[in-house]
Amino acid sequence: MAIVFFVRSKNANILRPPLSSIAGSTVDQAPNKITFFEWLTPLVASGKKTITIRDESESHYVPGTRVDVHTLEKDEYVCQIDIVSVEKIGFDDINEEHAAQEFIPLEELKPLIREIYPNDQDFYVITYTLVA
Ligand SMILES: CC(=O)Nc1ccn([C@@H]2O[C@H](CO)[C@@H](O)[C@H]2O)c(=O)n1
Repeated sequence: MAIVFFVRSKNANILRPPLSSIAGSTVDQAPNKITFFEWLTPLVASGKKTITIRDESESHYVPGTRVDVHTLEKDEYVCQIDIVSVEKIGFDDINEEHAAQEFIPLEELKPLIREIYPNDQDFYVITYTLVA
């Protein structure tokens, strides 16, 4: 059995856990930043590209949350997006509809995803809307 106790401090803030761990909800822990390759960011900022397909490590975005878009290469701020949904998908199920939402031809999109993620089979379609 673990015995947990707090020592009184002159500065009570030192003992206070972060608000996120008090509330403990998914939204509190949601990532608030996403990076895109710089060459794709004009498509995101113009509202033409409305999904991105990522691996499990980048699947923890939460619908309803607002996220800052930065470039991967220079970490420059681009715009904000609101996360609409995060849906699991197999590589083989990526189709023309996804390509249209990516604003990238399917015959370019699938090799691009394979280049970024050489070995994955499971991916996540992150759908978002541009914040005006
Ligand atoms: C860490 C990081 O930034 N990674 C990625 C990963 C993917 N993508 C784009 O998402 C779509 C599906 O993969 C395609 O349009 C990709 O080019 C991206 O821009 N940046």
